[in-house]
Amino acid sequence: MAAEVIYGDQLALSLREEMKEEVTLLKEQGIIPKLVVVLIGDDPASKSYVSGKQKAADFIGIDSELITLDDTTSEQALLELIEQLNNDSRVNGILVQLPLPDQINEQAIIEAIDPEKDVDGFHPISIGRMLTQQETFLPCTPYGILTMLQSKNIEIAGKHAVIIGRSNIVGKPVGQLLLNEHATVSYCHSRTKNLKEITQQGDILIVAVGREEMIDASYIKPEAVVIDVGVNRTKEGKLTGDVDFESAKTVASYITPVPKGVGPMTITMLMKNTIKAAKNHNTKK
Ligand SMILES: Nc1nc2c(c(=O)[nH]1)N[C@@H](CN(C=O)c1ccc(C(=O)N[C@@H](CCC(=O)O)C(=O)O)cc1)CN2
Repeated sequence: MAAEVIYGDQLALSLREEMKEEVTLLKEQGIIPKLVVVLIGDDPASKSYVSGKQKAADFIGIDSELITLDDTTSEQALLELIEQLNNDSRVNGILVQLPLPDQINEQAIIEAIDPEKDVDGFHPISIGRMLTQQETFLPCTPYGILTMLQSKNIEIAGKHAVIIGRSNIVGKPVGQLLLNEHATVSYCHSRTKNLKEITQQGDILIVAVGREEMIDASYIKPEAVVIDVGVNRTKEGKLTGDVDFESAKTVASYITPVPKGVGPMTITMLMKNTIKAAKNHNTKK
């Protein structure tokens, strides 16, 4: 039987509708969540993601501001801007769109953001809190994946989750989140030997490598849940994931598509984190 498709865009819409109602109530109490997005340079993909974030914020009623800087911006100038946003009590969430130009050290920027405003969940304090299972901002893509699995009541405890990819923003944290849910986790990457042997053992297979349709049915355990985090543009301009969807869906039990899979959930969880930051700020006042 063909896999059931988990449509992230549909789940994202229903969560955004719930958040819209929540924000209406917060506004009645004088709480107006505000997100500032900083975009450096004019990379078309980053521009499109940032515009998606703004549209989602508008829909929910979150106040959002976009600050665009040119791609010659120095690290010092960006650090000064972050300092200013950290000190602005009207700003609840700060997001610097990645990747950054070469002259800027990404980690230095992430660490400069006030952890209370770290709605991306990338700050070492947020990561450490996630690791030790304390209340924190979860990184948006892993948080979105977890929410998608939970939306279908997919069992995680005791399952073998295989992650292909070890980036700081997806691979590593999604494995940690699944470990927190009592999965047994294996990480695979470019130096992994016998990749197929390992992926074929995954009850949950998460693919975040950035290689067009690299994973077909032969890598997948029958009835596995397959989550595709890749967003690749083919030479013909078509958007594809890291998974060969048509092949994989013949063996998987559940599968996410690209587009309309994990991507819209990344943006939705950012909105959730921004609302949480606003609520935290107002309870601490
Ligand atoms: N500061 C951050 N930078 C980046 C993050 C992040 O979480 N924080 N993640 C990615 C990009 N990203 C969000 O910023 C993102 C990627 C993809 C999508 C998405 O909706 N994809 C659509 C297809 C979009 C298209 O047409 O190109 C889909 O899959 O349906 C949203 C957000 C790197 N940078």
